[in-house]
Amino acid sequence: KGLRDTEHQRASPIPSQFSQEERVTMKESLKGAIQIPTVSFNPGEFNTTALAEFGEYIHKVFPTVFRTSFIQHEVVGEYSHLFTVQGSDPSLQPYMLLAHIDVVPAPDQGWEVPPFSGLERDGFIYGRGTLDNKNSVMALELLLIRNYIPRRTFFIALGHDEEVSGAHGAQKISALLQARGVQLAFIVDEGSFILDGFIPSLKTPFAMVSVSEKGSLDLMFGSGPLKMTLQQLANEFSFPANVIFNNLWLFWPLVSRLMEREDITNALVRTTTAVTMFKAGIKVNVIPPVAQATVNFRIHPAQTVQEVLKLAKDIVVDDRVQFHVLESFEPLPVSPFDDQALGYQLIRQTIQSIFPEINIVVPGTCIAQTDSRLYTNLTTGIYRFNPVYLQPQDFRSIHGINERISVQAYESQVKFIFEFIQNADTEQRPVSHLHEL
Ligand SMILES: CCCCCCCC/C=C\CCCCCCCC(=O)N[C@@H](CC(N)=O)C(=O)O
Ligand SMILES: [Zn+2]
Ligand SMILES: [Zn+2]
Repeated sequence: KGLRDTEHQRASPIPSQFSQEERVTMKESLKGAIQIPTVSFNPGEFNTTALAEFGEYIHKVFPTVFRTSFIQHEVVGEYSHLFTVQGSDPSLQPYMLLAHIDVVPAPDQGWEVPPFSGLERDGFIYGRGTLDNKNSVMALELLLIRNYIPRRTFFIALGHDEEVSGAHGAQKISALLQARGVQLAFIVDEGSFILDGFIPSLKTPFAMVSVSEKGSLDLMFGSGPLKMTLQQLANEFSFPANVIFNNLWLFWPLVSRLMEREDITNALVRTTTAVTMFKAGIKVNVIPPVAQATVNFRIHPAQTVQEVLKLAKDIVVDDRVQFHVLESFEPLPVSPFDDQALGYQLIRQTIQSIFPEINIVVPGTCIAQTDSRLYTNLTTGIYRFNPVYLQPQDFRSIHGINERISVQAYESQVKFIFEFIQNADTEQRPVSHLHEL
């Protein structure tokens, strides 16, 4: 499986090796980015001062990008950024790398170091955004310093309101590109990782590339992409789990029940319901005349927004309760992940090169929402993957406390993007199966 190298690639790959000075620069750039508190609070409510500062900051840390003639930079929706890196071969369909510059709020309580300090401790850079998602855009500058001219055009879109819907950033970028007639070969965004320790009986880390994403507005067993994930993992388990995962037609109810036991895997088998905000009462001795609860549902790919809404109403059955849908989004379609799927195969190929110890790459479902959902008008190939090892405790730090990334993981991520961009210069010629003539 994989992609065939082209002459171009074999002739001039730029090795993903960096000097000590470059490594320090990339590390300091991330720390600086963490120190700018680009917090999104609610849809339309952001720290605009910080977002503007971030716009200036990228000029400072990406000097080569901003003076390169074949790169166009545009500010979209006031604070989002779109880079167009013009390739030399117009016959190759462009692709897009996505990331976001905004972060969720981080009150100081519980943090070992202040969340916007970007402090380095014991080989880790701490701070809000170190995993979600300011860790994703250093490689381009380094490639350009080495005089790299890509063959395949690509876009880099940095949204400024991903954490609160993407309506002002990603959605506008998506509309702008559509108006320009752009169609993309694929998109790579955040949304999954190299997972280590998420399945108790599976000791080997594996890369999960999410090919779909849950909707938002929860319940029910269903199959959807999770079955493919487990089928592809089946032979990594020892007896009897391997037999169970190889025969999901029979053992699915059992597997579902087992997955329900952990909150993270539970999120994969059902629509989840979380009461995230509650407001009632004004004084201890006054009965509240009104109470308001905001419930965040994450919809399993086997359900729809309407089904979940009906279910919630059927459970409440109380005329005094009014329902207001603040925002809703259907689960995303499954992107192709076969041998012909360029984006998926490029991710596989680059994982094999940067993480040779990882032997398993499986398609999965993203349990969170990403900006990539706003780009279905431009491509059917949407892949969510951060080339970073993630353990359950790291998972809890995303939108939680003590979010951090090891310096080594960050360097590997930069290398991944550096190689990925070069690998993407291949033509779309997946290697044939051996049995094909
Ligand atoms: C059988 C395999 C077990 C796999 C376990 C799943 C482990 C999940 C791993 C990673 C998921 C982390 C996703 C991070 C992306 C974060 C994106 C985000 O913050 N989205 C926000 C945006 C928003 N406000 O809509 C969200 O709340 O979803
Ligand atoms: Zn994110
Ligand atoms: Zn987030």
